[in-house]
Amino acid sequence: VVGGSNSSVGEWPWHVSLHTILPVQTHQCGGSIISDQWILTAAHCFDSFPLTELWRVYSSILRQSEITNETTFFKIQKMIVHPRYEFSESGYDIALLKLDRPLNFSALQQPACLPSQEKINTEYTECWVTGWGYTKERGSIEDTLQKVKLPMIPNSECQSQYPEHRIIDKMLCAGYSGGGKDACQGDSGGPFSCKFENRWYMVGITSWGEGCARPGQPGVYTNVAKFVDWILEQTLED
Ligand SMILES: COC(=O)Nc1ccc(-c2nc(CNC(=O)CCc3cc(Cl)ccc3N3C=NNN3)[nH]c2Cl)cc1
Repeated sequence: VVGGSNSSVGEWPWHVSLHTILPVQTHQCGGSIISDQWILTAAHCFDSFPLTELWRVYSSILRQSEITNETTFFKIQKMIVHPRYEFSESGYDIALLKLDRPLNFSALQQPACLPSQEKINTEYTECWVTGWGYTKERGSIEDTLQKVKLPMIPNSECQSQYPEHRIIDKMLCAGYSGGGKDACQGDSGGPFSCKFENRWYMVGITSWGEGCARPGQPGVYTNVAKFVDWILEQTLED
């Protein structure tokens, strides 16, 4: 996250850190708790690491330095990548991870609300992107979870800023026209969370952008409201 600040303990209890263990263990992507056994993240996280055995899910973490060989983690029992995903910039950058066992909700790990289809995104006025990603384009993974507040941008304006892309309605954009605040490498898969009537909603999934925090190059997020039906179909065991 560029232009942000340190989060505090329990501020984003749905935000998890997804690690790969080969060639060395590293934070790879963010994710969000949406139920006691399901994590929502970005499909592109699995482009290079499609095997579930390569991943570890860490919840209730504020600092990456809290993670040691003794830290408990969840394994992935099932990985569901959206069938229409090809690459981030073409959309459908969304995936579901079923944990090997249910997690117990607490102040430090609990779900955010899924948005309703009806609510159009312009009603959200308090939205934040969070993550352990770089704080500048040529940066490194941060120890403390970062947060930055960002305004949403109408898709029409976002489309004009990305003339070589197709900004579809299943994407949403956020950022300042002057740049300076944005997600960055290592933040993808994490939540773009919006507070509405005293509840936090998982409105976006950090997906792509041209560089980090560049003027006129906003961040592009998966528009979660457009996938709620798909999420429910995949996660409600019949
Ligand atoms: C020691 O461990 C490590 O070093 N781990 C580690 C793990 C992962 C990565 C990594 N992850 C990605 C996937 N993309 C993103 O995370 C954000 C994309 C994005 C989204 C928005 Cl909304 C806005 C801008 C950008 N944007 C564009 N350019 N840069 N960012 N790329 C790379 Cl590289 C790098 C290092």
